[in-house]
Amino acid sequence: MAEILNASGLAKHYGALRVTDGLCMTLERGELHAVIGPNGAGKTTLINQLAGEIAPDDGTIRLKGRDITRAPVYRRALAGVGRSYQITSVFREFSVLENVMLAVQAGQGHSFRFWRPVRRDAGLAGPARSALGRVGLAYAAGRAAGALAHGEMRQLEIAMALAMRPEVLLLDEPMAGMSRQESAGLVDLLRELKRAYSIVLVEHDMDAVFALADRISVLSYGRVIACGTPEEIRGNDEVRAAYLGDGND
Ligand SMILES: Nc1ncnc2c1ncn2[C@@H]1O[C@H](COP(=O)(O)OP(=O)(O)OP(=O)(O)O)[C@@H](O)[C@H]1O
Repeated sequence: MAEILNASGLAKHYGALRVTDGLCMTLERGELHAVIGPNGAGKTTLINQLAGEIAPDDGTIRLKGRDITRAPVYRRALAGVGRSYQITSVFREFSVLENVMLAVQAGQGHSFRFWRPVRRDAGLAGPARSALGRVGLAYAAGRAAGALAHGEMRQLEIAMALAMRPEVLLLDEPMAGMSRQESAGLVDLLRELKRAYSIVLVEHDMDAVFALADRISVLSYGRVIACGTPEEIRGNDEVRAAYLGDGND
């Protein structure tokens, strides 16, 4: 598999706190690479740096070999880096379809702020319906986004990310707040999306992580302390110590 994304020597400090501390990771084309670690390890900060929302103090981020370290969010999105958010970015009073149409439009290089009336733009509806179909939400196209159940809202956010035609998908805790049944549905969806997209998944749901990941990186105090297959990570003593503190299982 060829490398699509590479972070090298990433550093981000807030005062004396080193949130990202010389972090290195790679994402291979078509893999699902999970990032796990205790609360405060720096996982969301890493995603924000990969997406371009936080500028690292040091280090380099490359997409398909091109240095994108200083590229703003919209330019990265157009270059193929998509993300779904932990905090919802959905217009609740708009229909599900209209939300995805806005994302299609943004993926064509138009800003959300200066959108033409999406309802009259037939060219947006086709790709939007196809993204909704991809995540299994076509049945809810006409519903107000605000009326969706929590799990469906997460599906919508992923549809919006897909509508921007990314190659790399950054997912920050997509299972947060989901019921067991909703999580199982999302695991099935991500299993389908993997390979077609290269995915970085930050997630606390270990059942989901171990079911889906090709590789897992474990973060502790802003550094990758271990990277390997799920089997390798499961048997790693340092990882157990980082999670459990005293090393007792
Ligand atoms: N803007 C900021 N200013 C100061 N400290 C920050 C800032 N953003 C994050 N931090 C701190 O950096 C550390 C890492 O935060 P981050 O959200 O990246 O961790 P995380 O691994 O995603 O945690 P969680 O699993 O709880 O979501 C935390 O201690 C957090 O309080």
